Amino acid sequence: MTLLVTGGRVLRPDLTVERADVRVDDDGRIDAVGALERRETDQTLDASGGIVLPGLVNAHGHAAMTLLRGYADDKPLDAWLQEDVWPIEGVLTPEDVGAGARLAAVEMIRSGTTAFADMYFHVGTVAEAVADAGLRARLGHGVVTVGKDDEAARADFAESLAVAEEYDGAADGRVTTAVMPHAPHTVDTDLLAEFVPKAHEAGVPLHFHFNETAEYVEAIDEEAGVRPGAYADDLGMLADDTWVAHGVHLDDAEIDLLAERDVAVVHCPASNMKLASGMAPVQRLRDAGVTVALGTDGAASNNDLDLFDEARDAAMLGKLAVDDASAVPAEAAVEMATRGGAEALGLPVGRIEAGAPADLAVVDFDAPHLTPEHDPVSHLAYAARGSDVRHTVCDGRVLMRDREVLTLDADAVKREAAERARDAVDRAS
Ligand SMILES: N[C@@H](CCSC[C@H]1O[C@@H](n2cnc3c(=O)[nH]cnc32)[C@H](O)[C@@H]1O)C(=O)O
Ligand SMILES: [Zn+2]
Repeated sequence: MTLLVTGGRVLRPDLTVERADVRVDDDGRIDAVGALERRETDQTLDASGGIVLPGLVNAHGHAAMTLLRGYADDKPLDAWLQEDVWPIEGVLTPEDVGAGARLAAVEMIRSGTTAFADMYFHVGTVAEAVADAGLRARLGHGVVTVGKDDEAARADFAESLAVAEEYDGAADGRVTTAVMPHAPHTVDTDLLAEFVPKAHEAGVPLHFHFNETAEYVEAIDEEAGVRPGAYADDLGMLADDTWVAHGVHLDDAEIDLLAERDVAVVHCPASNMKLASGMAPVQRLRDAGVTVALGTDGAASNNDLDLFDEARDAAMLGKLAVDDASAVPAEAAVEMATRGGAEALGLPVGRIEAGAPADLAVVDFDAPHLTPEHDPVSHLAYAARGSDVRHTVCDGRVLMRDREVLTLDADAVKREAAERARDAVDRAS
């Protein structure tokens, strides 16, 4: 179906904003941007009073953790995972994970996110949710081998590779995959040595939590006597299609290494603040030439999936981290939420230009908190909210029109997720 997004202003790849229409071809790609002659299209979206952005990219998360939103707060990462999260995750069924992922999809569509990365389990039901929602995603099965016997550990890693091969190209190509060892220290070294080359052979990227807390760094120091950067590099984990989450506790050599290996870092400021993990060196990473993307992480450590929040948090925390108000300016935050995420995930999105897939969010600027408008990019980084998104388009298909999600029944999705979450809590206790 052809589509015309008309009457709005468009955020161009150079982050200027200009009055323009966006025409989308039958194949879901942007066909023209500018002052377009009227030509019949199957559908139109009214963007007047709004700004058309590339759909936002949530480059690290655990979608089904929407079920655990508010379940356990105010704890540091290790205690939170071991005492609360992992026990209840142990009782989640594929249907629970699917319901949580659909809730995440509704939340993301409503706040202008069109692509996301997901590390979880029962990935088949996550892929189904992505297919139904009309979103784009890079999915993977998270591998944790600590506390498992050899056979179970190996089976978990083998599953990650099998899942990556099985679902790559699902949802008409909108689903791509990755092999996702949870973190360098939660996966056995021998298994990393065995499976990382297999992932490379299969052409599947790697994604993992990296230097999220000081404890994560210490764990590798104790185990191997080196920094996690050197450890991961030795195992071949820092390939140019690898993207890592967090990168909070990085030394200079690790920052240089990430730049040299062309490994992207997903900054998750809300999760890092909530779990008191630390402040990532975002400005230094960007100065070193590292691609930085944004992620919400799971809804249980955020507690929402609104990337506008994340962009604002990234700009704010980036300044506080280096005691410099000019660090991580508005443009950087907007770029990380769009192009940075697309580059991290290796997706051909993140910019509005002819030939690119039509993944778009139309933000309504007619709101008191967006008035007056001195600088639209400032508003996008600092003042806009997910709820200002009026229309969302992915791969040329309208997923939300005038704040109504079209691909999923939002009320039914909420109801099912709430019921399943309550049930899971009962089973876990
Ligand atoms: N197959 C594994 C599951 C790994 S999925 C990825 C895991 O990352 C967990 N997780 C969520 N947020 C974070 C974080 O910030 N740091 C580390 N792990 C997290 C999440 O709860 C989930 O258990 C198993 O059998 O346990
Ligand atoms: Zn995470």
